[in-house]
Amino acid sequence: MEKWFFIIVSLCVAALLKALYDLVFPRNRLPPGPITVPFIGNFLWLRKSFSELESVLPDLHAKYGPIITLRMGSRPTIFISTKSLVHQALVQNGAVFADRPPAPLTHRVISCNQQNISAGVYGPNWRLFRRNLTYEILSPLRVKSYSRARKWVLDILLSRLQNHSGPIPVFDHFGYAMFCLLVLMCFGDKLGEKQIQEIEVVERKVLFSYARFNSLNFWGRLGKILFKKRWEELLQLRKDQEAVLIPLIKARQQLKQEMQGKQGQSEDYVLSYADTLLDLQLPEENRKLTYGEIVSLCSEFLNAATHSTSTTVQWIMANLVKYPHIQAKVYEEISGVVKDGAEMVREEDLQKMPYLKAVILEGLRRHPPGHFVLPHSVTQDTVLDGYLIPKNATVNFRVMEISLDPKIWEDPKEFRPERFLSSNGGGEREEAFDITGTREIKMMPFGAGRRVCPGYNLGLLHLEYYVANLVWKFEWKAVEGDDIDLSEKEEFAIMMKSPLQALISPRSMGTRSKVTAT
Ligand code: HEM
Repeated sequence: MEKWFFIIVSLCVAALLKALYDLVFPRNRLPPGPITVPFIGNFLWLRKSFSELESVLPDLHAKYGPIITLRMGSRPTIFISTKSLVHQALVQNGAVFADRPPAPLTHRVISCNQQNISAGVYGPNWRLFRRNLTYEILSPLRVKSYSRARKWVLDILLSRLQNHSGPIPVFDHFGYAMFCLLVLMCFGDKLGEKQIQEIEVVERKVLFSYARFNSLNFWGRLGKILFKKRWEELLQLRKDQEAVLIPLIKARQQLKQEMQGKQGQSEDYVLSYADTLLDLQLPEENRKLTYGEIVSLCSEFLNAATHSTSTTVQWIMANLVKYPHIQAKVYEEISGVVKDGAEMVREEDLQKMPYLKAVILEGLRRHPPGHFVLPHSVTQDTVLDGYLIPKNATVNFRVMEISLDPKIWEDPKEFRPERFLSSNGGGEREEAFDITGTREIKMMPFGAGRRVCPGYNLGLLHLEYYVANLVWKFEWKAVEGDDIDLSEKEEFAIMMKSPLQALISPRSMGTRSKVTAT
C-alpha cells in the first residue's frame, strides 16, 4: 500500500514539475492538444483515416488554437491550420520544414526505401531527383516537346467520348487519357495502347493496395512474421510491377545507346523521364540508380501527375454541369479566341482565356485533390508560434481549411470563378495569382515552399487544355433528375462520392453561335 502511495505521489510531483518547467520554458512545450491515454490513445488516433481526423479537427482547433498536437503512434503529430503559420513554416522557414517523416514499412517496399521525390528525406538524393524532374522534364521547352503527345491523347479521349453511349463516366475516361499521356512522357511516345493498358493494370493494383496493406504497418517488423502471407503478397506485387516496367526502361536504354552511335538527333526522338533517370549518379554513393529505384521514380511520376489532375477535372466538369451559365461563359470565351470552325483549342490559345483560367483556379480552391499536403517533418528541433516542433514530429498542413477560410474568401463554399478575375472585367492572368503562396498563402492545392509540387505548371496546362477542349467539342448536361451531388469521399485523392455521369452533345456550328452566358 505504502509503495503505491509513493508511486502515485512521485507521478503527481513529476507532472507538476513538468507543467512548471513548460510554463517557465515555453519554447520546450509542444503545441497543445487533447490528453491521450498512453499507448491505447496513441493507437486509437493512429487508426483514424485522414477524413475521420478532419471531422474532429475543427473542434480541436476551436479549443486549443491554430496549432495542435495529437499523439499518434510513437510520434507527436502536429496540425497547422492558419495561412500565416503555414507561411511562416513552409515559406519563411522552408529549409527546416522540408523534411519527410520515415515512411511506413509497406511504403518503403514500393518507394525503394524512400528513394523517390515525394517521400525522400531532405538531402542530396532528393535534391538530385527533384532537380532532374524540374529541369529535364518540366522546363517550358521540354513541356512544349510533349505537345504532340497531348494532342494524341486528346484525340483518344474525344473518340472514346464520342463512341460512348449513355451518360459519360467522366473520371474513367479522363483518368485513362491522363495515364496514357504520362506513360508517353515517362517511357517515350512509341508505346501502343496494349502496353499502356498493361502498365495501368499493375500501377492500379499498387495504388489500391496502399490502404489494404496499411494495417501491416501497425505491427512493425513483427508483422512480417505474424502476417507472412500478406507480406509475401506485397512483395509479389512489387515484383509484378518491376516485371512490367523494367523491360520498358531497358528498351529506352537500348534506344539511347543506338542514338549515341548516330550523328545528330533524330527529330522523332523525344526525351522521356526514364531516359533522364538512367543518366543520374547518386552523389554520396557515387553510383547509378538500380532498375528497382528507377521503377519507383517512374511509378511516382505516373501516379503523382495522373490522379491529382483527373480528380480535379472531374470536380471542374461537375461544376460546369451543375452551373450551365459558367459553362456557357467558358464556351463564349473560347469562341472569341479560336478561329471559326476550329476543330480544337490549341495550347497557344489558352493564354487569351482569363475566364477559363479563373474556372481552373476556382476548381483547385474549392476542390483541392488533397485536403492536406503530404506529411512534412523538420530537419531539427524548431520553434513555431512559441511552441516546440521536435525533430521526430510529423507536421500536417490543412489545405482545405485555408481554401474555405471566410477571412480570406467571401462565401468560400460557393463556386465563383469571378473571384479570380480583376475588378476591371477579367484581364488578370492566372500567373498574377500567387498559386505557390510565395508572397502570401490564400490557398495551397500544390503545397508551398521547398516541397511545393514541382509539376504545378504542367498540372495547370493539362487542366486548361483538356477542360477547354471538352467544353469546345461538347455541351455537357446533367442526366434528368440529377442535381449533381458534390459530396466528397477520401480515396487516394478526395473524390466525388457519386462520380460524375453526364450527357454530352457535340457542338455543331449551328449551336455554337446560339450558346450565350447569362
Ligand atoms: C492538378 C495537379 C496537381 C496537384 C493538385 C498536385 C498537388 C501536389 C501536392 C499538394 C503535393 C505535396 C506538396 C507538399 O508536400 O508540400 C505534390 C507533390 C508532388 N507532386 Fe504534384 N500535383 C499535381 C500535379 C503534378 C504533376 C503533373 C507532377 C509531375 C509531373 C507532380 C509531381 C509531384 C511530385 C514529384 C511531388 C513531390 C514533391 C516533393 O516532395 O519534393 N504533381 N503535388
